[in-house]
Amino acid sequence: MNSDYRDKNSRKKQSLVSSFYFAFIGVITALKAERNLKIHFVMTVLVIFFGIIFELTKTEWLLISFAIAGMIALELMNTAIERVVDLVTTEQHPLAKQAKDIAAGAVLIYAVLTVIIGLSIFLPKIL
Ligand SMILES: Nc1ncnc2c1ncn2[C@@H]1O[C@H](COP(=O)(O)OP(=O)(O)OP(=O)(O)O)[C@@H](O)[C@H]1O
Repeated sequence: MNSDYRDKNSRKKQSLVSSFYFAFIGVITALKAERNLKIHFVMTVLVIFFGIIFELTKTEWLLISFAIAGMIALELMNTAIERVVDLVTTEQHPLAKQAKDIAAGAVLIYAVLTVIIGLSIFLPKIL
């Protein structure tokens, strides 16, 4: 009974480690394949660099973190949706188009927010 519990517990721990590993592999896979994600990562490095130069406050760093992490996470979800759609059909289908366009729309909306956040933080400091 006790060893059953230990086995189950160690399997759970192992699967938690595997989950993190597979999630990390997912990020790397998408990064290699998706040009947009590469752009986001380059932008992230630039924003962090200028954030250090302009000595952002804690609140500004938090806002920037939300913008960056949200953008990358959403782009990853968009990529996942594109993959699933392509897996379901390679034929042209109106629902496939809708799924891809709606997912891209979600990215677009968040991108507008990140531009607003970026401008409202950096513009006053540049000017
Ligand atoms: N199976 C399909 N049926 C109908 N329309 C599709 C299908 N696949 C893609 N499309 C349309 O073609 C456009 C381009 O599709 P694609 O798979 O190249 O994705 P994308 O939007 O260019 O994404 P990314 O540039 O991030 O890879 C989509 O936005 C969608 O409108």
